[in-house]
Amino acid sequence: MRTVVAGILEREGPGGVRQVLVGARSSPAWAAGQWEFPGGKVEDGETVAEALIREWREELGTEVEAGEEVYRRELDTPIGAFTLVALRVRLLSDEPRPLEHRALAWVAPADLTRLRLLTSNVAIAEALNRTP
Ligand SMILES: Nc1nc2c([nH]c(=O)n2[C@H]2C[C@H](O)[C@@H](COP(=O)(O)OP(=O)(O)OP(=O)(O)O)O2)c(=O)[nH]1
Repeated sequence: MRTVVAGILEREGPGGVRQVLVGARSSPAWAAGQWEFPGGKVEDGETVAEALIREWREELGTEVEAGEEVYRRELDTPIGAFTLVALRVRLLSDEPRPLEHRALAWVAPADLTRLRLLTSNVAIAEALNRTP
């Protein structure tokens, strides 16, 4: 696994509260039920933006535009070494639907760390909390 791209979609929720979209993984077993920023592995010949657009179409049934890079880290984890990149996402179509996730949720950045996030995503949540 070389690069994994994660998408950060924010909205103004009820009462003007800032919220970010997260999904609960349905697989593999070690990650099932853990929350992530939707995305996936970058395939050969793809840019991270192209991979993100493809993953959001496949997993959430949405058309999106990839925006600013908000996070990039080289990780060495029990499942292997990879680069995790998070890009902002702009929604061009309907609301995301959980085609592959167990569930989707809109959560205030300050509440993200109360969820059982993928370990690698805790640092992204912290980065979002530092961004106005
Ligand atoms: N989607 C996603 N995966 C993440 C994040 N953080 C993180 O460590 N990962 C890990 C979990 C997985 O081991 C890997 C991504 O794999 P995936 O299963 O989502 O990718 P994919 O859709 O391309 O899956 P596949 O074709 O291999 O089935 O990266 C994240 O924020 N989003």
